[in-house]
Amino acid sequence: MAACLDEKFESLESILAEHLPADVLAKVNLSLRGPGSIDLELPAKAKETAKKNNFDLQGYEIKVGQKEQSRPSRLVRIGAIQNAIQKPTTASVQEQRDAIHERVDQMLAVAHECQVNVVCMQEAWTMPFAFCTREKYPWVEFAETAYDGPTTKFLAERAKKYNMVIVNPILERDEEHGDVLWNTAVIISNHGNVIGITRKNHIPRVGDFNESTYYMEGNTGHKVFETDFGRIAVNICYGRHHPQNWLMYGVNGAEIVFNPSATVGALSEPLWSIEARNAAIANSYFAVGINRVGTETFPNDFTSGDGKPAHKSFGHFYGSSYIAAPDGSRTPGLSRVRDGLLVAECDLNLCRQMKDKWGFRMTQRLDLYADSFARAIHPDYKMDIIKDPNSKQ
Ligand SMILES: NC(=O)NCCC(=O)O
Repeated sequence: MAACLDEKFESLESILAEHLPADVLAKVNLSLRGPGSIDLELPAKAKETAKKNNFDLQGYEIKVGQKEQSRPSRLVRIGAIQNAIQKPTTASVQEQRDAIHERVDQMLAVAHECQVNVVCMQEAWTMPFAFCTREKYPWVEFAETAYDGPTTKFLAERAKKYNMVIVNPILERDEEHGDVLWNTAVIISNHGNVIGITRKNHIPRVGDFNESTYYMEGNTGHKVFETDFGRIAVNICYGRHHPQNWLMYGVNGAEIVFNPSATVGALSEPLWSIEARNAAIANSYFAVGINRVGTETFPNDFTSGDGKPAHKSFGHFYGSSYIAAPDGSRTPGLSRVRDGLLVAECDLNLCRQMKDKWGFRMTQRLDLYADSFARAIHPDYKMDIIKDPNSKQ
């Protein structure tokens, strides 16, 4: 039988570790992870809690290339949390959200024990990814106001207590502007205040991702937030397929770009390990891909106009959250099937060092692209192709 990306194996890394002899595994890992990513010892208590509560906990250190004379290291521990829904999708909105809060609270406490400074959850982390169904109720009832909704309040308390910046990707209800819905990340500082919000720029129209039924393309541009632990930005899910979207966060000075996502194996798993990593390299920043995990089943059948029989589930959300560095190093991925917390200690000085080494920022031609884009958006734009006069095409 052909292999299927909906299969529920733990991870690529666990398959390699199980089947390769140690010396071969070391070579393969070096090649897969790059030279900069090494294991980080995490506190025993944190490991015990993760085991007891059955979530994956992994720690890495992304070594700085160079000690600098004029700048001290800027070590920051980045955290990524992936979670499955905790209750059936038929439970009440309140019950479902409370159960997810409780679960993620366990992982936030462990993140604190692991000295995480800045952490991000997956896209729309407080709810099932019901945007496949095209039904409005009860799913829109998961939407919350960005600045003072229950989830922001819940996280602001933890952010202050743990001295941790928390990125909170939710379905947002903008009550001040006509009750409009958005797919939004709320940036909560380690002092417990909301620094600002940033919204999803690219809304998918692929497979069962019927998100355009619920919200429009974001109107917040490519904001970067200056925090006590570096300059951060958020490129929500489908934006990771758009190199220009990644580019603009870099142009605005981001040092860490989170990519909270919700995507399924059959659709995107071959793309996953490439996109955030490539963005980190091309834009000289750290990129953090965070994907939902588990299989979610909805009460009613839905279709997506693709000739497939009506069904009740998206398929398997494959987790595999990872962190990539500007030198191309990356951590292994978290589990494909379990909740998890990934911790990586990174030196933000690596961003400038990679700009100095490769000169991607110096050599990029924003002037050329700006000119070409300005022409390409006109309805009468003609593609810039010169044909071979002798070609029979
Ligand atoms: N949530 C979301 O935008 N998913 C779209 C599918 C993908 O980008 O892989």
